[in-house]
Amino acid sequence: MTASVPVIRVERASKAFPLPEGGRFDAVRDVSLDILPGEIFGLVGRSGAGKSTLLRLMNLLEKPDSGSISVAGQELTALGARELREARRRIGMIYQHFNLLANATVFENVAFPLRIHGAMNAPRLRARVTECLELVGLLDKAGSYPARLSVGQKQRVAIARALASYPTVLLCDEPTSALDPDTTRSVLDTLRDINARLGVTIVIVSHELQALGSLCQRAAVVEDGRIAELFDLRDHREPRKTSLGRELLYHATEAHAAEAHAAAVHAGLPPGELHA
Ligand SMILES: Nc1ncnc2c1ncn2[C@@H]1O[C@H](COP(=O)(O)OP(=O)(O)OP(=O)(O)O)[C@@H](O)[C@H]1O
Repeated sequence: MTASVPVIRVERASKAFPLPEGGRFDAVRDVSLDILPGEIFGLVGRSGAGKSTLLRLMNLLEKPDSGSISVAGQELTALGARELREARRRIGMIYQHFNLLANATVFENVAFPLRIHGAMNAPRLRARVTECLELVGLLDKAGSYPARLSVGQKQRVAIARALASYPTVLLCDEPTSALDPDTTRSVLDTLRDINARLGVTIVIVSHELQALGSLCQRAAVVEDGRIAELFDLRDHREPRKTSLGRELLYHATEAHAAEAHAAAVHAGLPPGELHA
């Protein structure tokens, strides 16, 4: 797949929910969006703007009322139930509250999606679970139960579980909202590391603009179910249209300056030299 072919394509997708008192609420309105292979893409917006619904359209956890969704060249909206189950194995997802099985060990939580699918024999399954736990730095916790883990460790188990089926794409719905700032940083470092090492495309919904500023290459601001603007976080020339866009750009600029400073220090150069 070349860099210009999107790994996720959302085309003119809309999603409305019925309101209890009658009528409907348009959560996503005629959105078209391309996510490129290997990128980390952020979705930001005020509460209720439609970010999570848009994210859940990408693996058809929410079915669009109109429009189409394609992932890795396969139009999910055209698939039957069995084909969709198969296609979803390539789309990992993590959530704010981890959704781990409380009565299963860390190893069994990560093994769970592989066992459901039943495509791996026992030695391969063991090797894959071990590999995923190593990736998130939790191999020593394989025999522990979730109740014994810190919240950051729980989210890393969820990441390992999402990676078990070799996904092309990882969808992250507010993955750090339940975490303190230090743990947030370490979970985001894990996501960054996975993206760099495995090339997994990441789409992340978050309210934490500072974290997204350093993590994402591109981001979209969602307002009233529409994309109000979409931009590259390294492009500082275009003025941003929305206040969230300006705030995100501010954090991205700060993060990039800090990265350049750290690189200069690491290289033994006077800070600023790398800007030249
Ligand atoms: N299953 C559902 N049934 C009815 N309404 C829903 C459902 N899911 C979402 N909504 C409504 O759709 C709107 C958009 O919700 P969504 O969760 O996508 O927003 P969000 O931008 O992710 O918000 P937040 O940041 O608060 O999570 C909200 O008004 C929400 O109440």
